[in-house]
Amino acid sequence: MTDATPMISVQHAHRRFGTFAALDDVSLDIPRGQLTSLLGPSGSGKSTLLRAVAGLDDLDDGTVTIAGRDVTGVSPQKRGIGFVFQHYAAFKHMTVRDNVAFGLSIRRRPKAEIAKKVDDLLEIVGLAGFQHRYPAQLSGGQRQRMALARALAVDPEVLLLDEPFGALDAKVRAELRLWLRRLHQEVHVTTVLVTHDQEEALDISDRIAVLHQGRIQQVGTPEELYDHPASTFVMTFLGHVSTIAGRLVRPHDVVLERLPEGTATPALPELAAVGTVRRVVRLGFEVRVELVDEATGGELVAQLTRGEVDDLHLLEGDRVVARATRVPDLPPVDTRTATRTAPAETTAQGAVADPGPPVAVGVGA
Ligand SMILES: Nc1ncnc2c1ncn2[C@@H]1O[C@H](COP(=O)(O)OP(=O)(O)OP(=O)(O)O)[C@@H](O)[C@H]1O
Repeated sequence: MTDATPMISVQHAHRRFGTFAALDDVSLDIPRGQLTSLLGPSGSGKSTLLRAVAGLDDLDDGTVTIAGRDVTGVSPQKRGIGFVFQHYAAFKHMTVRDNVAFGLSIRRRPKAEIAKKVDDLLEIVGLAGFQHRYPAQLSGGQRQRMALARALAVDPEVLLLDEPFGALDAKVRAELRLWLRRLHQEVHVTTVLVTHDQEEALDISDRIAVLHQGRIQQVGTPEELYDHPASTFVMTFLGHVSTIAGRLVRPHDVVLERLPEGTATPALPELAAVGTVRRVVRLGFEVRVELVDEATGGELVAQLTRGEVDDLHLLEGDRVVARATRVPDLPPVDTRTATRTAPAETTAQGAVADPGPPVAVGVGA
């Protein structure tokens, strides 16, 4: 196997539950040493795909290769993987130390080797002082870090994480996300993370595979997906979007210019609309300005800095010209209807993707 060989390769994976296709011809290569996220809405097939890689679930059709070895049909224990789920089932009667050592103990590794390895891992996951505690004496975040240490103990070639921080509150999630990124830089094990949280995926991943209705929609770096979404679905799933002059635009790619009171509607440049301020929401450094598009009655959102909003003296009821400074190259949106279904589009992988969900256009979402 060369360095260019993908660490994990899934080819033409199909998985049906009754007549429902949870995976519909999914092919995905995951490079060695990287952190790849499987991102998609609930029910899109992320966990089914991860479970197929882990060997916890069989495919109806297709193959899974890990480190150049076809492991389709091979048991999870023989795949060289470690995994962590949202609700980690720790051994309640064992200390943190014994939980982390478990995989090594059953492999009958020498005691000194186990002790050293566990010490190192507890240090890495920041639980060095907690080794004699029992799982019930840990916080949710600490328990998930213990789970990661336990999964890493046996030197897996691949680490599979299914919403590992899903049950934790937003602040702890954000901390653990940062921590996982740093851990990955240190340990460099090929990692696949299932998440439905676009912010988490954009923040933490080297690459993201976006899934929808059992199919891969696009695969790329966070920048590639954000700057060049392959479809309306990918663009809308990665963050809030509005429509200006029939084009989808992100809130921070909208600039506002105030129209003095009593001004007639001006001739508009390309990619611009006249809007009335409905609400100004201060979110710390950033300010979200919610507008109503005068022509369509639809909602338009601009994200500005506090300074920009103060300079504009924007108040509810003010009229502004909203101009898009940047629009991804997507098919134009039909503004004659309030909602539409995105047409079938070609994904980055060249396959024809299924239609996206109905996309709200010009309605207060
Ligand atoms: N054992 C099963 N029996 C029947 N249907 C299943 C089974 N497992 C999964 N499904 C269905 O397959 C689809 C994909 O499920 P999957 O768990 O992969 O989605 P997901 O993207 O991980 O969603 P979530 O983020 O909600 O966990 C869902 O519609 C789910 O209901």
